[in-house]
Amino acid sequence: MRAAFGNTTAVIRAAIIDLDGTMLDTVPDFELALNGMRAEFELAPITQDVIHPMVGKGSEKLIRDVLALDYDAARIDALFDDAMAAYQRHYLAINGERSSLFDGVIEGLQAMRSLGLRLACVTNKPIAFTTPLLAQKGLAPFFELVYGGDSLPRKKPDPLPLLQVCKDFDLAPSQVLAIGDSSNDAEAARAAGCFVLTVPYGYNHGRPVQTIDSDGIVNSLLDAAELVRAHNSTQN
Ligand SMILES: O=C(O)COP(=O)(O)O
Ligand SMILES: [Mg+2]
Repeated sequence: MRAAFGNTTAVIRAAIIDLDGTMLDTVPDFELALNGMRAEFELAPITQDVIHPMVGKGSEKLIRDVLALDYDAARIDALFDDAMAAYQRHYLAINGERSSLFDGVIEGLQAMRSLGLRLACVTNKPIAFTTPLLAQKGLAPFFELVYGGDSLPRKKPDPLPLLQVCKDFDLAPSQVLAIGDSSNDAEAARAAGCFVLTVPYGYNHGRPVQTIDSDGIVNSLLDAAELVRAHNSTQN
């Protein structure tokens, strides 16, 4: 495995972990909720293949992209509020029913905690979906901090949520590692000055994971924890 943290002498003290496509495979939940919304507008159901590249930029963009499969811009503007309300109602009703943990997530989080890392979850998913989902999947106890896509004035790829976590933890960005599945996470991390590792099994807007500018690709959160352990052990 390549040296993910370059020549830095900083010890990694915290990790900021993405949710959809990194910890949970949520596309089956998106499928149920989006098709529930579409049915109310008498639109045909869409498949997971269509939804997959649309996930990761937050609900507003998702709903616009899904409506754009059938409608022009003016019609989307006219329907947007009702479509969003329907989508949120459907999502909250099924939240977590079909989504599952990726391999190595719980083990990786446990390993990071035993290394003494402080953990934050930063997702573009609305916080009203995120909080119950983390609890339902047994993830909530690992995280000191959770920011959803609507918790702060700007979401990823803006660095604001990551910088906020650094501030909350009183750490320099160079002491903090972000882990995500998409260019959105990597751009936010680069702009914040945090290290970033990418998992290859997530969504990345339909583009190959190798196109992401990150500090390395790891097969699981457990592998990410191992890289941090190896790096930190050389700094003490
Ligand atoms: O866009 C979303 O709803 C969530 O995406 P994220 O958890 O990968 O940030
Ligand atoms: Mg993601």
